[in-house]
Amino acid sequence: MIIGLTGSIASGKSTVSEMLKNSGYPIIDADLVARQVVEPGSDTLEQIEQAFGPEVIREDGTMDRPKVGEIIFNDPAKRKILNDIIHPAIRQEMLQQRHDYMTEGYKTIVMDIPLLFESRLQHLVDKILVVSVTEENQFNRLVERNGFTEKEARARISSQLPMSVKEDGADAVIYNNGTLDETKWQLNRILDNWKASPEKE
Ligand SMILES: CC(C)(COP(=O)(O)OP(=O)(O)OC[C@H]1O[C@@H](n2cnc3c(N)ncnc32)[C@H](O)[C@@H]1O)[C@@H](O)C(=O)NCCC(=O)NCCS
Ligand SMILES: Nc1ncnc2c1ncn2[C@@H]1O[C@H](COP(=O)(O)OP(=O)(O)OP(=O)(O)O)[C@@H](O)[C@H]1O
Repeated sequence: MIIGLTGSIASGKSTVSEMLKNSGYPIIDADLVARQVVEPGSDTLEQIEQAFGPEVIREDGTMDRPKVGEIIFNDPAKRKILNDIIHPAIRQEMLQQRHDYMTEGYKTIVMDIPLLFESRLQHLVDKILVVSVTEENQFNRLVERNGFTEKEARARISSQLPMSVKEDGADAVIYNNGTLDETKWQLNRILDNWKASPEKE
């Protein structure tokens, strides 16, 4: 079974993904893959430099992530340009990892994909698990974790589909507003319902 783990920015996907990893599930992390495909010297980074200019590349050849974030979270047209360059590379690498884990015989594989709904990737997974939070918790946790201003946080939140749309498209929802123990309890109940197991065939 392929579980698609998603939610909105700062809703707690990485927190839940860490719990799944600690239980032994193999995790494919789209945010991590997004970093790998823009390594210095990659075709993808070259295309990003051509589209956004040399100012988005640091002296050491890496992508200036805060600068790219500043550009794309404040301009939907620029965001689309970046997405059109980077998403095919992310998707290809995620599919490769999924294939490798399946070949290794894992019964359940978790794909942590923040933009599962926005990028219409529902078909890649068998079950969709959405990590949800209230707008207030989401905003406060995002500001606290990243040190963003209110404007920076709002720009990122409004770059994604509303939480309610994701909940509507979910097979199960974790409400991550309480303690981590409460979140873990909800997760385990859902995994039991789905008869998911981290074991190999
Ligand atoms: C814009 C970038 C450089 C900002 O980097 P930064 O280190 O500040 O953030 P990070 O990569 O950790 O992303 C944090 C969160 O932002 C949200 N986010 C990232 N990219 C996007 C996007 N294109 N549209 C909407 N939300 C996004 C996701 O919820 C993600 O979990 C980076 O997010 C990026 O390369 N984005 C494009 C790739 C992408 O779409 N990644 C999302 C997973 S497929
Ligand atoms: N139940 C909780 N109680 C308090 N803080 C929490 C809880 N769950 C997560 N957090 C904190 O909220 C922040 C966001 O969580 P996390 O990084 O897991 O979100 P995310 O959905 O992976 O975010 P992103 O989309 O940006 O990658 C983190 O600083 C995390 O430690």
